[in-house]
Amino acid sequence: MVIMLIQIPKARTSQPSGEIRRDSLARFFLGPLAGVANRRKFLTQFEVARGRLRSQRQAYALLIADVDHCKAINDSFGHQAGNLALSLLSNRLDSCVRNGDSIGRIGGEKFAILLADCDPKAAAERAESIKDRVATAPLGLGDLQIPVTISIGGVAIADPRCSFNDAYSQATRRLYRAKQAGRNRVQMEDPSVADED
Ligand SMILES: Nc1nc2c(ncn2[C@@H]2O[C@H](COP(=O)(O)OP(=O)(O)OP(=O)(O)O)[C@@H](O)[C@H]2O)c(=O)[nH]1
Repeated sequence: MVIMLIQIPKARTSQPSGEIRRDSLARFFLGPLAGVANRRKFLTQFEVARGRLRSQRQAYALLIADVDHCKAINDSFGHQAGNLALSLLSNRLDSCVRNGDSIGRIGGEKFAILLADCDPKAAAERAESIKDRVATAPLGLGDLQIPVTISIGGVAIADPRCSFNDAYSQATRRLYRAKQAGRNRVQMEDPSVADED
């Protein structure tokens, strides 16, 4: 993504100048996130991958990534800075995926990631790597450094009968287990019967 320099208006209130700068940047960034599909476009991309699985037997994976403690980020840095952090996070996610993969924003602080042409083992490794790369360094927002981690629930898809809704609900269930297990984690499987005892 190209970040353009923008003219920041002079302060007319007693608001600290750093805050004004962040507000202006937030207005600049708000709206759809660069390189990130909305829900409808992401669904279309999911159906394309599903078609490839049917015709070419290319397995793929759906990951649902959710920012950990997003409320605490907003509370500590302000909602506008939270918006900017989500923009920067989408850039970082974008840098973690390959050509042919897709990223969609499916909720305020929730992203869907489609890993194309990917078997279950590779999907789990790539999900771990995405989670680790997000946590590697804080997101830099001018003078602010915002540490962000994500939790991921994912499903490797090798059966074309698996619809988006099926995959989404399975991935979301796993996401909540990743949250319960402490966050900054990936969950790509359901617990075995033995684990539940
Ligand atoms: N700044 C900003 N915050 C958002 C946006 N969308 C959702 N949020 C915030 O994300 C938070 C989601 O809250 P919760 O679902 O309780 O979870 P959380 O604080 O992220 O904690 P977890 O349990 O780790 O998910 C709320 O405080 C929302 O205000 C957004 O577009 N911008």
